[in-house]
Order: sequence, then structure tokens, then C-alpha cells
Amino acid sequence: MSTLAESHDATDLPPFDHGRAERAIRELLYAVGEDPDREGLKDTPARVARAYAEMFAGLRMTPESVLTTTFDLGHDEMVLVKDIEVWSVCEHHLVPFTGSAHIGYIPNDEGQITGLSKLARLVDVFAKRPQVQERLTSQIADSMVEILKPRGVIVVIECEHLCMTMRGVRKPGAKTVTSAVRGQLRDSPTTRAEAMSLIIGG
Ligand SMILES: Nc1nc2c(ncn2[C@@H]2O[C@H](COP(=O)(O)OP(=O)(O)OP(=O)(O)O)[C@@H](O)[C@H]2O)c(=O)[nH]1
Ligand SMILES: [Zn+2]
Repeated sequence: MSTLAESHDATDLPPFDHGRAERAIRELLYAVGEDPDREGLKDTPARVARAYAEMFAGLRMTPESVLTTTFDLGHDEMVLVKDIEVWSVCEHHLVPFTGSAHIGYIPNDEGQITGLSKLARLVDVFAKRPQVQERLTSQIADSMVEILKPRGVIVVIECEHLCMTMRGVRKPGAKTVTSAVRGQLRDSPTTRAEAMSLIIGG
């Protein structure tokens, strides 16, 4: 499994190689029996390359670059942002998985908290990469621990994987739920139960 440290190498990556992606898409179109030079497809390799650059933009982003703004509000109790939309790409089939992330944390003793939108941005840093849902979940939790140094973190993600819906086992509606719990939220069943009831409840 890749570690948080690996994700920190993101800024060392060369820029997205549009030419290479376009050549690969042309090849793929030949492989499926299509003619990439026919009218309807002639711009497709370039379009797909641009789409992939966007879908995998998180490879070139770091959690430090988004978890920047912190406020010293002195609030030392749980902060929870629910229902953050997730769009990621399954690294096994390169098709989307989509759903919601719920992120809660208990700030450290100084009550140092981050901007709410930064948590949603953090989801995209790790979602916009070839992913598996388990790693997406733990990378979000571990980067919060490392950067915000909170007393506890809980990340719950629920997604539907198109590789299980549009192909293969074909089970639309099946949802995968993953969680990563760190610090006080892991150690204290009462605090964890409170977080879970906030996530599950209205
Ligand atoms: N644990 C985990 N598995 C995933 C995720 N996304 C896709 N998968 C699974 O990855 C597995 C890949 O299985 P393989 O047998 O190698 O591939 P496959 O023949 O295409 O498998 P099927 O999807 O069952 O047709 C499948 O069971 C997928 O459901 C994920 O985020 N986490
Ligand atoms: Zn898949």
C-alpha cells in the first residue's frame, strides 16, 4: 500500500504528457476496432487527454498545498463536514467511483482549525488519482493528522463503483463504506459513537 510520504512526491512529477496520452487513446480506439480518423473521433484523443489531465490532477497536488488556512478559534470540540461529493477513478478498471465523504476532527489544544472548504479540497487531492477507496480514506485521515495535528480524526466514505455497476458483476446500488479513525476518535468509543451518530443522523 502506498504511504502518505509517497503522495508528498507529487510536486516532483513531470507535467501531464498530453502527446503520449493522445497516442495511447488512438491506439485504444484501433484496439476496439474503431477508426480514430473518422469525423466523429478525430478530436477524441485530445479531448480524452484533457479529461484525464483533469481526472488525475491530484497526482500533482499535495495536502500541504490545500490545508493552508488555519484559524485559532479556540474551539476544541468536534468539527464535522458531511456529504462532500467524491468523484474518483478506480485504479483497477480506470472507471469512476462516486459518492460522499464525511470528515470529522477534534482540534488540538490550541483550538487550531482549518477552513471548511479546505476539507473538501483535501478530498480532491487524493480522489483525483487512480485510487482504491480504502487508500483514499486513509490518505485523507493521515494527512490531517500530519498537518493539523488534531486530537482525533474520522473519515467515512461511501461510494458506488461503476466497475461493479456498468460491467463485471453488474450490481447497481451496491455501496462500499470505508472508514479511517485516528487518535482520540479511535481510542474513545463514546467519542467515536458521537461522530458516527452525527454522520448517520440528519
Ligand atoms: N478493495 C477494493 N476493491 C476494488 C476497488 N475498486 C474496485 N475494486 C475491485 O477490484 C477487483 C479487481 O478484481 P480482478 O479479479 O482483478 O478484476 P476483474 O476480473 O475485472 O474483476 P470483476 O470486477 O469481478 O469482474 C474487483 O473485485 C473490483 O470490485 C476499491 O476501491 N477497493
Ligand atoms: Zn474497478
